[in-house]
Formats: sequence, structure tokens, C-alpha cells
Amino acid sequence: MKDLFDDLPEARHPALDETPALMELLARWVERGWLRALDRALARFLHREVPEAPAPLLLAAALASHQLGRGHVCLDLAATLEAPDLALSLPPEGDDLSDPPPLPSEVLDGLTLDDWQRALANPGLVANDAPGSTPLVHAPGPRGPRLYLRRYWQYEQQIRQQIAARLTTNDTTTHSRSLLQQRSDVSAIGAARRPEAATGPDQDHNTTTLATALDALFPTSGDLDWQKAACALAARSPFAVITGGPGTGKTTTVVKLLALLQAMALGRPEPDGARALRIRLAAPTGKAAARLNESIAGQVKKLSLAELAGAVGQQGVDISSLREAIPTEVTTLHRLLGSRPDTRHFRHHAGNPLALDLLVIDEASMVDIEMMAAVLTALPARARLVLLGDKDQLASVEAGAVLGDLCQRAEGGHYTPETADWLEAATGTPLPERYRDAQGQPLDQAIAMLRVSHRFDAQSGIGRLAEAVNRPLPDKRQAKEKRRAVREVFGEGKAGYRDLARLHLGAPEDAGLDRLVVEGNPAGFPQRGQGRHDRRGEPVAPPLGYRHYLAVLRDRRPTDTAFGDDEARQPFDAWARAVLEAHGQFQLLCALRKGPWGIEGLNPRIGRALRRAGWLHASDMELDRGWFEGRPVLVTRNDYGLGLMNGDIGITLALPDARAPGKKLLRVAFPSSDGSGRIKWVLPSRLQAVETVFAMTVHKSQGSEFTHTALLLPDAPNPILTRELVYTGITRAKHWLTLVETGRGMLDEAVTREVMRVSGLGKL
Ligand SMILES: Nc1ncnc2c1ncn2[C@@H]1O[C@H](COP(=O)(O)OP(=O)(O)OP(=O)(O)O)[C@@H](O)[C@H]1O
Repeated sequence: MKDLFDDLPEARHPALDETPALMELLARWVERGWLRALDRALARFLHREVPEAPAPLLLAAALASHQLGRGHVCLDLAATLEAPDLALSLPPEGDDLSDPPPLPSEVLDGLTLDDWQRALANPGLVANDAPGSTPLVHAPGPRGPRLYLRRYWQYEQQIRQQIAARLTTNDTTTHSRSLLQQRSDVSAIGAARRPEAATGPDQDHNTTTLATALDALFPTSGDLDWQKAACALAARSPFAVITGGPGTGKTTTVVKLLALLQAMALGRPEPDGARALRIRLAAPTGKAAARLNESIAGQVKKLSLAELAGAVGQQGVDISSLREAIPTEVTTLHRLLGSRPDTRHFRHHAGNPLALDLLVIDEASMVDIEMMAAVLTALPARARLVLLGDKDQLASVEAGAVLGDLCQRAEGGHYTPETADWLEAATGTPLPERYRDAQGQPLDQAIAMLRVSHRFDAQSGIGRLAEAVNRPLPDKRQAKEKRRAVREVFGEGKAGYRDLARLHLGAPEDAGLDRLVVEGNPAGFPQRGQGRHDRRGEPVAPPLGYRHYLAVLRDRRPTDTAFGDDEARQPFDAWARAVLEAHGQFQLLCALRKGPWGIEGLNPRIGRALRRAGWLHASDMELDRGWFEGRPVLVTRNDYGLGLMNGDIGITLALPDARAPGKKLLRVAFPSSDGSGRIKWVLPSRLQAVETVFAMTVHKSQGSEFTHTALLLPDAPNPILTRELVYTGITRAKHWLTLVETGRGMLDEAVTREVMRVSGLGKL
């Protein structure tokens, strides 16, 4: 029987052969929310442009467009044929509505990769990996052919070209052998300064000065110091990436890099002439920019520059001019490029490049492919670019995980013998064999990974958990072992790690959730979170919940004074600063937006818990949709008119109404983004895109840190629940982490699922 049917030609789904059938299918997918209306619109547009375009081409276009909404810059054709149902946004627990449309696996069943590629051979609509004006581009990838929407193929090309051009122009690739010799001569006489530096050829001078300057910045130890190596590599190449987990010293390293490059620029001998580099620092969101602003300003102040200033140039450089030449102000990428309302084009582009010599971008994992292409095209050809970030964090919600793609090989180093020799010469320490690779790619030579966390020590459960969750899983057979390693972090030692708590909630009404969000559930931590000290021996206050900021709001409210002109605002500004600072002590994070365990269900639920505890005074309607004092809000879209950026957090406060004594006015207090400590007071009605943020999605939390972070996992499997999401959530915690579980096995499920990203940036 079976053999008989095997001989029959397979029946292809009509949507593969008839465009009307395909259009009907796409309409049904859109109706169910499996496909976006935008994706179907593209297929219809292409059909109108070229009516004879075959149905598999139109289907591929709709699927390629759909991938953009899920973070992938293109459609991997072979992978789609292998697992077709991953190409759509199918509901994770199945579609329980009646009469479901055919699944992609049913539709693509009769299609081979060759068939699909043949259908794409349509010069009116698809170009073969080449510039042109077709809306689609068919290009080879490491695992097989891909289909791009042209705009995204172009972004990828721009990024590749700009980075590749910088990778071919290393300042100091040669001369490492002579420098190695010099290094041993110098250490023999114990001198920090090399007299031959100013007299040798330019390259020798640069490399020798670099080595001396590096010694001045990094106290020597016997072992390889990855921060020193990262600083050296980034000084060597016009394009560099410094990646590392939380607290591994990315900011510390980049501050030293800026000092080093600036000192070398200021100490440059005639006839080049000394000129300070024009340096700009930027981050993808206002929140991330503000955080870097704060930490960089502190680090620049602490930097000891005397030895460095003496190490460069024959005369050395003036310390205060050097310190002044290290910038501390961090801007957002949108501001840097000059965004204009109602257009995706920026003021700065290839025809009007940025006026700078060095650009540093922090939290680069959050930069999507479109923004990265815009930055690179606006960068002058001679300007350096340094990307900082954690390659393992969730990527941007938009398409393209540029940092993750560039850092695919960072773990292994893959430094060529030439780079290894040069690094040894520059840092004075040999590179261990396991990081060397004679086949290393040019991109590998520009990437450094920091590997030691200075925030978390061996006693830190947060650090251990982050590490266990983040461990790559190249082979699914090791999944069991990985799950056990993650669970062990919670079980280790009788009392467990002192900074970790685990909370199980049976239902959203569970009183355990009230205890967590109001008080921070200190009883969930060993010794109720008492008596802890950080790495420097400073006491760590026990974990808090939202009651803390609401208590500051109530207790420190200015009295006997009206809110008026600038001077009269100062007590209110101080109050708002204290409330905002207190608010950063605790944050509940969750994976989802919808459902009882998503932000939409949790925000009103938490509002009611705080009201029950007497900390909020708001009606049900206000909690659900309105404004009330104490409401924390998250800005979800840049608003240039108000000077607010996506990711900014403000708190709603009630101010005395100067015109009507006894009455109150609601205003939302935001910290100003210029680091001045001033407060922006905004009328609630002017805020067009904000949401309550008692619960925040992990995606939105990137670039932020909270003293106590509670990470809530949903109660059912969901494709969004991945290792990257859990890792990103965990690493938002500075001192305390509560893991909230609402179903069984979700942590196990999450840590063994990885985000799949498809792009062509991995190899350069
Ligand atoms: N080599 C080091 N020795 C001792 N402490 C260090 C070292 N490097 C960094 N630190 C300290 O560790 C902390 C974290 O450093 P830093 O802020 O540079 O890390 P980061 O990787 O930028 O962190 P984040 O993940 O917050 O962006 C800081 O307090 C810093 O002073």
C-alpha cells in the first residue's frame, strides 16, 4: 500500500502554483496573527509590479519580510524548508481556534530548495547578490542561500564594507619583533621610558610609545590582563570591539583607551603636530547613555595620569590638558546622527559626515542593523570606531544582532601569530596557546573579550547563575547537564547563595507576589538579606521592594513651599531625584507583554497590591488606564520635542498648584539626560508614548541596572523564553536577584533554548 502511494507524484499545495490561492492563504495567516499585514502587502505589491512572478517567489518575499519583525535580516531558504513552521509567528501552545489555516510545513511540503531558487530567478524582482534596484536580493550564506529585502542587504553590505576597510589599516601591525627586543632591553634596565622612542621611524615610535603607555595605565602582573590586551588591540585597529559580561571592566578599559589615544595624540612629535582627538561617546538609548555618563565621569576623575603623561612624547604632556581632553559626556546615537522628525534619514550621512576622530558606542548589543549602517556611513573614513557591549545579551528588538554576529568567535580569540607577537610586545605578557590560530580572520584580530568579572566574586550567586545560564550549548545532548548546573546554583550550600532568592507563585493573586513587590521579600534570602558586604567590604543594604520609593515620595515631599520659577523648584527637584534614585532599587522584569504574567496583567495587579498596602491612592480605573501619584512610566518612543528617549523612566508626582491653594497638579519627573542632575517636569497629557512600569519586559530593561531585580518567568513554554533573555534579566541585578517561577520547568526550558539569528555579518 505504502509503496503504491510512494510512486505517485506528491501533490503540491495550490498556493505554490496559483497566485490567487497564495494570496488567500496569506490573508488567512494575517487574520490569525501568524503573519503581519505588512508582509502580505509586500507580496501583493510585488505581484502588481510583476504579475507573472511565481507564487513561491511571492511567498518567500512575505516570509523574508516577516523575519524582520522577529529580528532576522533575511530568510534562510534551506533552514525554512527544514523547519517551515518556525518561519511564522505561530502561537506557542497551538492555535485553539477552529478551522486553522494550513501550516507553512503543509504548504512547503512539495517544494525543494532547487525549485525555490529557480522561482527566485526573476530579474525584475530579484538580483543575485549585487547592487541594483530590484526589491529583493538572493545571496549565498554560510549554510545556504538567503533572500533579503534589498534595504537590509544594503545595510549589511555597508557595514561589511566600512568595517573591512578599517580592518585593512592597522596602525602598528609590523615591528612587533623589534619591539619585543626593545621591551626586554628596557625591562633589563628597569626603565619605564624608552629613549629610542622619538628617534625611530614612525611605526616603531608608535608601537614603543604604546607599550610604555600601556605599562603606565595597567599595573603589571604575571598573568595576561585581558583589559590591557583589549586596550592594546583597540589602540592598534581603527575598528575594535570590546565585549564582556557585566562588571568585566568595559568602561574601565575604554576610559584608559581614551586616555592612551589622547595622550599619544597630544604627545605626537613634530612635524605631525600635537592635536587632541575629537572623541564622541554614544549609546543606543537615553538610559544607557545616562548610565555610561555617570560611570565614565567617575572613572575619568579617578584615573591617575601622571605616569601616562610622562610616558608619551619627549616632553610628556600636560596632565590637566590630557584629563580635559577625555570626554565624559555621552549622547544617544539618534542625537549624534541628528535625527529629524518624520523621516528615517539623519542629518549626518556620507555626504555630511560626523566631525570626529573616534567614536565609542556602548551597549552596542542593542544597536540594530539599520542604525549601525547609518553610523558607519556617517563616520569619516579615517575615524576610529570602538564598540562596547555584552555579546551574550539579547539583541535589539529590531532586525539584526550586529554585535553578537561580529563576536561569534570572540570566546576562542583566534589571534594570528603576528597579532600574538604584537600583543606580547605591547603588553609584556605572552598570549596563551589556546587563543592563537594561524587561520585567524582579520575581524578576530580586532575583537577582545574581557573574561573576569570585577562585580561578582565567587560568593556571588548572581555571577554564578549568569555564568551557568550563559554557557553555550553546542550539542543538545548536553542540555541535561546544563540544566543541572543551573539548578545547582540554587541548591549549592545549605543556605544557598546570599544574593539569590527563588519564589514560586501558583496564581497571579498569590500573596507572595504582594510580599515581593511591596517589601522585596527579604525573607526569601538567606539571613533575610542582612549583614552582606560587597567586594570592597562596603555594607549592602537588604533587598527592597516598591514600598521604598513610595516611602521616599511620601516622607520627603517639600512642604511650605510652592512649585514655581527655577529657584522655587530646587526642593522639588531634590525630592524627585531622591524618588527616582529610590525607584532604581527594585524592578520586576518579565518576559511577556500579554497575559496574566505579562506586563499588561502584572501592572494593574501590582498597583492594587501597593494600594492594599496603603502606598498608592488610585481608583481601579486610574490603575488600569489613568494617571496617579507614584505611577512609574517608561517612555516607549523617542520624543524630540520633550527631549525624552525610548527607555527613559519617570515618576508621577503631585505638586502644589500655585494658582489654587490646596489643590495638586500631576507632573511626571524625569532625570535630565545631560548628567546635570536637573529634573524635567512634564505634563502627563503631553506624554504620547508611555506605559506603566511596575513590571518591565526584559527587552526594555537592557542598558539598565537595579539593586534588586526580580525576574518572572511565564507559566508556559514560549519561543521568546531563551537563554539570552534569562541571562539579560539576571545581569540587570546589581546586588539581589529574585527568580520568580509561575510554572514548572520553565527555567530548564529557557536555558536550553537559544535565539536563532540569521545574518551575514559573522565573517570578515
Ligand atoms: N582590573 C580591575 N581591578 C579591580 N576592579 C576593577 C577592574 N576593572 C574594573 N573594576 C571595577 O569593577 C567594576 C565594574 O567595572 P566597569 O564598570 O568598568 O565594568 P563594565 O564591564 O563596564 O560594567 P557594566 O556591565 O556595568 O557595563 C567597577 O567598580 C570597576 O572599578
